[in-house]
Amino acid sequence: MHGTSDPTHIAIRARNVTLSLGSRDAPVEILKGIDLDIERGQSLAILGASGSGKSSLMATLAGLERASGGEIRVAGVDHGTLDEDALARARRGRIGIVLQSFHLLPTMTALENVAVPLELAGATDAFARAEAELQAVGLGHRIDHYPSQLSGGEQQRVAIARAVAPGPEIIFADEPTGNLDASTGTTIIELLFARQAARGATLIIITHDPALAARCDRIVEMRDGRIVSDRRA
Ligand SMILES: Nc1ncnc2c1ncn2[C@@H]1O[C@H](COP(=O)(O)OP(=O)(O)OP(=O)(O)O)[C@@H](O)[C@H]1O
Repeated sequence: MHGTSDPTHIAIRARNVTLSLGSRDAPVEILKGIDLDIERGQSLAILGASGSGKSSLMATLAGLERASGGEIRVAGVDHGTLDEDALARARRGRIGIVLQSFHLLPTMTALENVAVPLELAGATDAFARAEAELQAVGLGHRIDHYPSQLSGGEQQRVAIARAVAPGPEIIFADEPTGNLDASTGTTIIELLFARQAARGATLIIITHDPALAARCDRIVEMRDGRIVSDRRA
């Protein structure tokens, strides 16, 4: 086992991270000093009431939103020192994101939805890798279907394949089962954990579901922009 004090085994380190949004005249303080170390390979659930700041924390840790204060290091790289292009490059291929409403491109087939981002990231074997990834999520027989021809659960499988295909070190999932019925949701969660394990990735899941949180190694609870509890599941 590696101690949490060894920085090479920390996927994400946040120190006193704050986030203010809104206008300059009327700023809204959304994150109010977040300290968090997430170990590589760990699965972490973020729980909390609506509006507590879960999605904002995810966006900030993922580098989609820039922190207003404090420090975020992802795999040892200080996000604060990167300009927008460097931040986008740091994200690409290293961070995979799965969202509640899938966000697939409607004019592309399942295969293209997974392959095109790989191609843009410079992969020469994008379509072969995308097909293998779709097979791994049980969609080998649906690769030429468009999102509108797929069920919600199938669309989320495509979204997982897309997030995992580049081999990211960190996978974020924001309410990945929020738009699915309970039994489809359970299948999707098992799939997400299986793909995480196959990749050895760190997995951070935002959820309202205590049963899903209990599947994770660790549960962090947010209230009003702060972490109010942090425990092993
Ligand atoms: N661009 C913005 N400008 C001002 N306030 C914002 C902005 N984006 C989010 N907020 C506010 O920040 C707070 C936290 O929002 P966030 O979406 O992070 O919460 P959440 O815990 O993910 O909620 P939910 O579970 O409903 O998705 C909310 O009060 C929200 O209204």
